[in-house]
Amino acid sequence: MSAIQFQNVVKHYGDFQALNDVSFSVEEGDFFALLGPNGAGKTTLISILGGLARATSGQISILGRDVVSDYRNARRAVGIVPQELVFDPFFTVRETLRFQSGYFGLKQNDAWIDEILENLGLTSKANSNMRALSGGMKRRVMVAQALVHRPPVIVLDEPTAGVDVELRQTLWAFVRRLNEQGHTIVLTTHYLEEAEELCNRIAMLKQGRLLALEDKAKLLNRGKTRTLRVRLAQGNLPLSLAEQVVSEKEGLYELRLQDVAGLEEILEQIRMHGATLRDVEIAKPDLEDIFVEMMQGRSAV
Ligand SMILES: Nc1ncnc2c1ncn2[C@@H]1O[C@H](COP(=O)(O)OP(=O)(O)OP(=O)(O)O)[C@@H](O)[C@H]1O
Repeated sequence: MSAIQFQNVVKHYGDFQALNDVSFSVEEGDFFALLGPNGAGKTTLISILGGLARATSGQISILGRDVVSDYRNARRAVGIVPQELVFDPFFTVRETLRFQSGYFGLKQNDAWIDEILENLGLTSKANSNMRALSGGMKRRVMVAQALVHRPPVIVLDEPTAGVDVELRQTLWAFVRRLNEQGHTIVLTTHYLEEAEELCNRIAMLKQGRLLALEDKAKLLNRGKTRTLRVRLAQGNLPLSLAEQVVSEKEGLYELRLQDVAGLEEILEQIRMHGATLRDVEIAKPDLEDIFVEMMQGRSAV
């Protein structure tokens, strides 16, 4: 059984189609990245998953429980960390988490609440009012809130947008541990290096359509672009290569190649221009390069 199954999900807002026949599944134990530019439909998909919005058509199930017809059980199986900070300013952190536990019918949940607080670096703030917390601290509480009922599936919608390095590291260490313990993690982020480091599977959405769904390793191997780093022993690069140069720092040029086949031509142009090479390095694309390729429709994926 899949952790999450999206089947032919369509969402219209009036005349606007935010999701266009989206089908894919997230398997149990996955650390899954849902990527896409602003407006691609990621939050819409997560809202439907969490029961905050209704799909125009199609089905979504969480561990086999339909999010509409079996809403209560589906809701129990998932913890969603929303993009926005939603909280009652008059509750303390602990009260917020106890209240959320009550929502799931959990009365004696303090041991687990303490563990979550500890893992998110919130122990010293347990008795502070929500309104007295910094933005980053409030975000930690959003994460804690999503975890009170120990959901097997955890969805984080841009959890690290605008948070400092320390929280990022604390959060990822904790989420990684949860994943190792068997929790399925779905993450949306605009920090592609995070997705590249953490996730094993990646889906890319653009304008409501699924563009790619792939194991990370396979996706990284499919990208065609290459980065060429060149240091010259003498002379300089010909002007004809100016368009391909993405940066130059202390004599180290970085050139973007659409395809590895263009390499010989570039080296030939350098030679014809009378320059000689001191060093050359060619690097495979990272997730960000692949993302750009996909979004520009240049990839063969
Ligand atoms: N309630 C709504 N009414 C009308 N249009 C909406 C509504 N919610 C979202 N949209 C539109 O649907 C599209 C998808 O939005 P969504 O928030 O799902 O994108 P996203 O991929 O999460 O983007 P971001 O990376 O910016 O968070 C956007 O064009 C957005 O303007």
